[in-house]
Amino acid sequence: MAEPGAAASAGRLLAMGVTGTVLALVAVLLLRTATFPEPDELRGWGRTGASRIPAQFSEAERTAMKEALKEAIQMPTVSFSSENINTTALAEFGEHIRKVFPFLFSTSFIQHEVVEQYSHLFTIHGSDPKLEPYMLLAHIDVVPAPNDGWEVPPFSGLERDGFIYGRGTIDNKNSAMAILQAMELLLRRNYVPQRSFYISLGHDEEVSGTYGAQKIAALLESRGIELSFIIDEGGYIMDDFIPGFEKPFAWISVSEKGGMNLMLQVDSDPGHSSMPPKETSIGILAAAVSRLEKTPMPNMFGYGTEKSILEQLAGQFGFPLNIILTNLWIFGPIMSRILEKSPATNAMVRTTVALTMFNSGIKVNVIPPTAQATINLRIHPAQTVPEVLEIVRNVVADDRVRYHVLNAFDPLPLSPHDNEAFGYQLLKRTIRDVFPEVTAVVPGICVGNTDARHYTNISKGLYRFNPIALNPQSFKSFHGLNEKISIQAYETQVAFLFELIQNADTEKVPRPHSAEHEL
Ligand SMILES: CCCCCCCC/C=C\CCCCCCCC(=O)N[C@@H](CCCCN)C(=O)O
Ligand SMILES: [Zn+2]
Ligand SMILES: [Zn+2]
Repeated sequence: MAEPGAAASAGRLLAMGVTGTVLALVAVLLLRTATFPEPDELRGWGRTGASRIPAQFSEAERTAMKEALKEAIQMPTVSFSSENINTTALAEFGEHIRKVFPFLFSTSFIQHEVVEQYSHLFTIHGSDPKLEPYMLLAHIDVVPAPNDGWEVPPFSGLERDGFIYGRGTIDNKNSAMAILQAMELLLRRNYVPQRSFYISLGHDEEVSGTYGAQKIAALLESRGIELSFIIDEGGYIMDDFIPGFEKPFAWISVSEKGGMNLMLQVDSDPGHSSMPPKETSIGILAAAVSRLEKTPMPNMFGYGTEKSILEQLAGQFGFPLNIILTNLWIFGPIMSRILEKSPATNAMVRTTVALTMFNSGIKVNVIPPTAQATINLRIHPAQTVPEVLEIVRNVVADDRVRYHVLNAFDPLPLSPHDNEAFGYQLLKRTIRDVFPEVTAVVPGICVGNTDARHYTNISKGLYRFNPIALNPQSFKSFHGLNEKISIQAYETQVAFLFELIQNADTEKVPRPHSAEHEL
């Protein structure tokens, strides 16, 4: 994952670096500065009036939801590799959800299926068959977490200072449990949805989702199911990311980068180290990967959603940044250079190349016969696998290097995020209801990969948004140390889903009623 702390330095650069260049142009530009009010098109959504169930939970319910999450965290559902997953813990998780969500498992209009032994698919049949169904998606497996460096054991689910600690608290058992929890609470209040939906919980997302999400998607496709939209992890409420930008903003990822694992190999004659040749396989390969590291892929600013993100954040900044960001037609080139200064924002504007493995050598006094390096590329939405491979070959420019594509896939298409895009507008509306402090909602790109990518055959509206606020520090705990969620944030996540499910009970995206609630 990109280093989000570095986004802060990009923000500082943003704040300081371009001011001088800009001042001369400001007077002219003031005349044509656009404003970017966020229109509120969504009034009147979902259930209203008497049928609306308020997201208010009793003390006993709040305690139960917290304890249910803690227990889920205590199950080490670790995916080490596709061949090595903790099946005991995954089975235990299945038992756990049956125990804590009894309504979900005993309601006549809900069907539960176990897929490939450990993934779960719930079909919630709505009362109105005219409404196209949607899906809430999460995964129940986690990456490994050795005890070293953790303040509390990673699978303890310990509560401390208002936080629940443990692997999976933000990636992604929080979502799996919150989705089920919200539905359980709605059922306890006699809720019957109008729009059908699916809840899909994959058990191997951290190792590609081959047996979880991929199998579930194939199953639904074989049944002829098409989905209006899908909501997965991979976007967040971004808090404290940009200096000068005081309020949190919501980042809904409408695409995710493609990927390629590429192995480079150089073979050479082995021999005695006392009579070395001028170049060895190690030296040739090291030079090749060094060239790759020193030659960034082209900056694609303006060809993804980067421009639109900045334009939508523009109104939140003071002078002169608001002027710069609303006039990217002229400041675009400067902005694109600024964005590439930090790892997080650099990952937004280009295909990234990470050298992740290097293997060679068999003995200290043997010239090695072969050297191998594996590079992990994350492909910008405006590029493709063959284009990127071609660039790699041209940069390496050495016929002695051979290439093995271990696996590769193109970036995901941009999901619709205009005023007519039901899923996007549903998220936007619910964000405004539940997070009134959020001042802007932007269509971002997920720099990592999610299970959502396996569902392209059954939906065009893939959105990645997890309704929790993350700051640069908490971003570091993804796959890292001391992953935790505040109890308040988890309750808010449940409330968000409780609202979103009800908000989805409407036929179409309503047109604006008024300018009320403009941000
Ligand atoms: C101006 C602010 C800039 C902030 C930029 C932050 C960008 C945030 C975008 C997305 C967050 C990414 C985190 C989401 C989930 C990543 C999930 C993940 O780790 N997936 C793995 C899948 C591995 C599958 C096996 N090959 C991965 O991508 O490696
Ligand atoms: Zn995840
Ligand atoms: Zn993860």
